[in-house]
Parts: sequence; structure tokens; C-alpha cells
Amino acid sequence: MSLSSFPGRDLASAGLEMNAPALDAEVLKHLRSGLTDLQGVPMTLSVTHRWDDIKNFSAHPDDLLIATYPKSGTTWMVEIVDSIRNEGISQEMRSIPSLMRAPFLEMNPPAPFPSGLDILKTMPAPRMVKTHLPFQLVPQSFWDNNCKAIYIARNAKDVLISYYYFHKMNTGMPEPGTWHEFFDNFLSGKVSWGSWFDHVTGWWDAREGLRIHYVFYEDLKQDPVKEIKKVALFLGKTLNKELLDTILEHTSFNKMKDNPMTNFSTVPPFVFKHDISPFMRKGTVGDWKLHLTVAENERFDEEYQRRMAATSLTFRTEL
Ligand SMILES: Nc1ncnc2c1ncn2[C@@H]1O[C@H](COP(=O)(O)OS(=O)(=O)O)[C@@H](OP(=O)(O)O)[C@H]1O
Repeated sequence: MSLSSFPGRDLASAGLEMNAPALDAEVLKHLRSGLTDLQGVPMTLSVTHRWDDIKNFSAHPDDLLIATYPKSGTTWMVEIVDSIRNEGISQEMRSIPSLMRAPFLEMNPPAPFPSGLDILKTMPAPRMVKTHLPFQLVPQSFWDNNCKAIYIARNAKDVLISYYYFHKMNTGMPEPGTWHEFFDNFLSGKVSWGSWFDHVTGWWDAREGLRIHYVFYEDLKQDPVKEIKKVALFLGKTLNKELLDTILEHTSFNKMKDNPMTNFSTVPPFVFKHDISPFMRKGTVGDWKLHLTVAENERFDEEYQRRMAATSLTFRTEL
């Protein structure tokens, strides 16, 4: 079965193409819900509700997990991996939104929208699975089946800014509150999927002994050729110059921003409010400099030193 004919695709597009007037109040009341505790990690209610099913997800050995803390380059990596696997830009990549090609494991919106698990169930192998789960919450079946995983990490300051705008535009997230409140909550890990510090270090520490390829957003931005080749090698593929050029062009920020299959413009506008902030916002390293005050930056650095003192993991916040 090809991806373009898998049943989840129709189910998905049926849900995604519906507009607010067609949805009853039941759906709308789930928007902007608060956070719950999932084994010590703050999580949106919808994820916690479905947790047993998510935890018991049965991975196939050829599933590829694409994992990140939110706003760290997931969509970019999905497009890179799909282009490598398809040895170019397939018809399916041109006609199926990113989220349907790499279902979001823990996404559990109210009906009629399909959950990540619903889509995955009907999807042919080899599957790409997107997740924002911290390492300790990833379903064990991925590791029991020796699945490969690509983890993309992005510097905390740019993630903070990107996540703040994402909270403002995505009504599926909790209310961000004021900038000051969000800044505090991010630093103390009281945001969906928890602490950035715990997330990036948890995956970093876990990679020994598992097939995890750890990528930095900043490296990808600075030298995409080198990083894309490394991803291909990890997937057991080699790229000729022509294919590499095609992938570079297709996955550039400007191309992805204009591509409805990658820019999330197919999500109904009452969920993603691109007029407030587009999903494909800036795609740069160092945007934090245009946002943080000197005092905020100092406070951030202080907390950063404290939380990252014991790890060998380092980040670049500018190029
Ligand atoms: N091709 C390319 N090049 C550079 N940057 C890119 C690219 N594609 C996506 N992005 C930027 O990645 C940010 C979104 O991250 P995610 O895809 O992980 O978002 S999500 O957590 O899955 O919602 C978001 O970052 P900000 O622009 O800083 O908000 C996107 O713009």
C-alpha cells in the first residue's frame, strides 16, 4: 500500500479541512486547556487522557522516530528525511501535509480530528513518527525493536522565543500568559513537554547504546550539506550531488514557508492563527537578541549555568 492511498490520509484530511462552523462546541471547549502532570512532566490534558494507549504504542523495527523539544526543527527534519528516503521529492510529499507523513505520536485532538495513533495505525511501513516526548516517556517498544531515532536540539533562547509565539498562534496550546509569565514558566519547566534542560540532557545521556542520531539546529543552519549527509549516512543512504541540491532547495526555509504541505496552512484557522504568528516564523539563529532585555538575558544565563553545569552538552546561541 502506498502512502497516498492509506486510509489515515482520508481520515486526516477530513478532519483537517473542516472549518469552525462545522464543529460543535464540544471541540472548541478543548482549546486552550491547561496543563496536567504526566509522571512529573507538565503536559496538555489531551495527551494525559490518552496516555495508556500512547505508552503502549507498538513500534515496528523500521519505524524512525523524529524527536525534539517543541520548536527545535522537527518539521525541517521530517522534510529532510522524507526527501532522503524518497530519493527526491515524491508526489506524496507534494500532496500530503507533513503531519500526515510523520504522524505526531502523542497528538490527541478531539473528534473529528484524528489522533497520531489513529493515523499511525493505518500507515504503511516504513513510518516516520514525530514526538516531543522526553526520553523517559518514549514508548519502550521503540527501544525493544532497536528503532532508529533522530533527535534535534536547538538553543534554549531561540526555543523560548519560538515557543512563546507558537503559544500565541496555536489555540491547542495553553494560554501563554504575559511575556514575563511565559519567560518564568519556560525557565522553570512549567510548559507543555516540561523543562528544555531536562529534555535535551535526557536525550543526550540516553544516546549511548541506542541508535540515536543527535543533531543541532544551529549546525543544520550553518552547514546543511554536512548535516544532511550525516542524516543520510545514519539512514544508510548516499546522496549524489544532484539529489543533495534538490533536498537543499526543497528544505530551505523560504521554500518550506511557501509550501502548504510544510507550512501548516492546512490546519484550520481557528486552531493555528497564522495571522498572529506564522508557523514558519523566522527560522534563524539568534532571534532571541531581538527579544530579551539585558536583565532577562542575565537571568536566563544564570539559570542556564546552574542547570547545564554537569553536562558535556553545549549549544551555540549565535552563528
Ligand atoms: N527549513 C527550515 N529552516 C530553518 N528553520 C526552520 C525550517 N523549517 C522550520 N523551521 C523553524 O523551526 C521552528 C519550528 O520547529 P518545529 O518544527 O519543531 O515546531 S513544532 O514543535 O513541531 O511545532 C520554527 O522556528 P521559528 O521561526 O524560530 O519560530 C520554524 O520557523
